[in-house]
Amino acid sequence: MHGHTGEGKPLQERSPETSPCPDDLELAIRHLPPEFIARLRRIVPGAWLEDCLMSFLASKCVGFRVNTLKSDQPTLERELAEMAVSFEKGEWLPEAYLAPPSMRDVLSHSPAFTEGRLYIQDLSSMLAVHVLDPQPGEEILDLAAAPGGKTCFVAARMQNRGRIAAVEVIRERMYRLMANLRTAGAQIVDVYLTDGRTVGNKTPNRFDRVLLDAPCSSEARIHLTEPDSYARWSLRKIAECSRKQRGLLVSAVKAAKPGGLIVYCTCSFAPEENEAVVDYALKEFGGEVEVIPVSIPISNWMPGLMEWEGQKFHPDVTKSVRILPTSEMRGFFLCCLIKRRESTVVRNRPSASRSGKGRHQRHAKKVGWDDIEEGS
Ligand SMILES: C[S@@+](CC[C@H](N)C(=O)[O-])C[C@H]1O[C@@H](n2cnc3c(N)ncnc32)[C@H](O)[C@@H]1O
Repeated sequence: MHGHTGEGKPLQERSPETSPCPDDLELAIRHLPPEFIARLRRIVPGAWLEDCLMSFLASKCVGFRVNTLKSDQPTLERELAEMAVSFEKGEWLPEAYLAPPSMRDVLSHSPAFTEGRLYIQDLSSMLAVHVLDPQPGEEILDLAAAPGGKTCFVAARMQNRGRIAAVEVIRERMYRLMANLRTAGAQIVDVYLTDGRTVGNKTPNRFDRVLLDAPCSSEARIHLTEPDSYARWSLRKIAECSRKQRGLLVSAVKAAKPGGLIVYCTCSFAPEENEAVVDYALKEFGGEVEVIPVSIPISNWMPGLMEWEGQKFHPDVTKSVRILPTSEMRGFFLCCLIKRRESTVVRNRPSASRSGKGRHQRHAKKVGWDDIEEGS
């Protein structure tokens, strides 16, 4: 894949097998917003900085997983062999595979992909569901769901037993989510077109687990061959995302039942979107919610930051995990919280017309949040 820099210079992707050379790093540094680079130098430990900068230039391996609702490992592996796809099995996740970057097109045009037996997904995203650890029979809330990669994985881990409420605020993205759920054979998902920030008050203390894969500035998706991925980067955008993420995390905590888990994650490096959001929730809810340590079966991670720009975070925030980007995984932030007590929620039920009450779809069965509150 080739792209162009702002200076009209063609950029060449580096293969992940090639170690970074000073010119590559210089290129990344020169073309990305200086403030972004300066912040990264303060966030990412020195030993990882080169790998991190290279991740903006190198072509990534293709992460994918077998969809166990439609296939199994031996069957998919036979299919891959027939397509002459070279791959490695994920060491720590039974469903996961990695293929060289050159296999991306073959995989994304394969019948295994279009028919839903194989889902292309970054290993970091799979890790979020692995940490959520959904169980068959449970009730799970996915508060920012489209296009549904994680929802589909959650349904597969639940063996299509139980229920998932998947929330998305943008209509077009909701349609994409629904199409992906159909292709994946995920049959236990109710889809809601609504603002996730309203869900906690509508269905408090209800869900066994809540996944909040928050909308973010997507810094870890920045790539020099795709100038659009960084053209709109700004501190203002980060601040906007942070505000929205706080509202969503408060809603997620309210919606979890006592003893329930909440996984908060983003693909941003910005502390304002990560540690500061978790810190806000911990302070907002007092002892009602705690961060629990997660065991991460990889070596490319560091604990959450203790402070940022003079703001000291709640000590629990360091139990969060920052996944550092490699040629195999995208950078990611993950935090697992447990809710200790019921949330006391002041219920104000705005009228349907004002609240933009969630549209809901599942096999044409119409159910609203009110029905859910009554336990349908
Ligand atoms: C990071 S993406 C989620 C990716 C998804 N979890 C997956 O694995 O495929 C965040 C999603 O949240 C949606 N979103 C943004 N604001 C929202 C809100 N207030 N309530 C619910 N969803 C929202 C975005 O439209 C976007 O689809």
